[in-house]
Amino acid sequence: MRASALYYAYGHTPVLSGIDLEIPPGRVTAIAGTNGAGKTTLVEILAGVRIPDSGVVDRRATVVLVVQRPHVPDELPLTAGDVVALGAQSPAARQQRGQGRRARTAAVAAALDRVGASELCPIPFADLSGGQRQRVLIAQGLAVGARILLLDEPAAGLDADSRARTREILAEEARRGVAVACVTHDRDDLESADRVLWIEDGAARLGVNG
Ligand SMILES: Nc1ncnc2c1ncn2[C@@H]1O[C@H](COP(=O)(O)OP(=O)(O)OP(=O)(O)O)[C@@H](O)[C@H]1O
Repeated sequence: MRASALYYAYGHTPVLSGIDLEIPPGRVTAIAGTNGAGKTTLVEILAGVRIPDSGVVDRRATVVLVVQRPHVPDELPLTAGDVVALGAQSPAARQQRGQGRRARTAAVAAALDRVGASELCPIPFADLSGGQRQRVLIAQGLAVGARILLLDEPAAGLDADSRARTREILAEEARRGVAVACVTHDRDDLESADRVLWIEDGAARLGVNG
């Protein structure tokens, strides 16, 4: 995916001031920068859930954005498995795997297994810890099977083993040809990424390993 000349302001406060970037397939791109630099705003624009003031995003493929663990009302009766099934029911997933219930159930089980969360499947999402929710949301993103996978600090709140597993999963996705971009502050994530895109003063520049 490519984006060019992206501008975005909250009210009169500019956040992105002419961003040009590429998120290439087959690579893990880490998106880094100080707190408030505009990383979340940028990935929301790349995913199409926020509209830039000006500029162009060229996606040409299905996109999924894994957000940071959302609050789910306790009265919403969704299990972890249901949350992942929302990803497995997306049009992109159905196109790849067919419409059948069996294929969907298998996709949910496989995605939960990849993040080491199979045992969480029947548990209400609202009852999960922050880190458990985050793993389920990563599984939901994987179940979509999108060709562009964007993640906003997926490792926030995860223990060391889960962070390492998340890094492995992103590398696996890139090896399958997926374009992966991951907002992160984690030093190990930055070192293991194929490329690092630094967001600073409203602009993006490639880091040394990119
Ligand atoms: N809804 C909003 N209304 C007004 N200002 C906002 C809003 N969301 C974000 N901002 C401001 O825009 C700037 C960029 O925010 P953003 O969340 O994109 O940064 P970030 O790089 O993801 O930060 P962090 O590393 O802390 O998550 C910040 O100065 C923030 O205060």
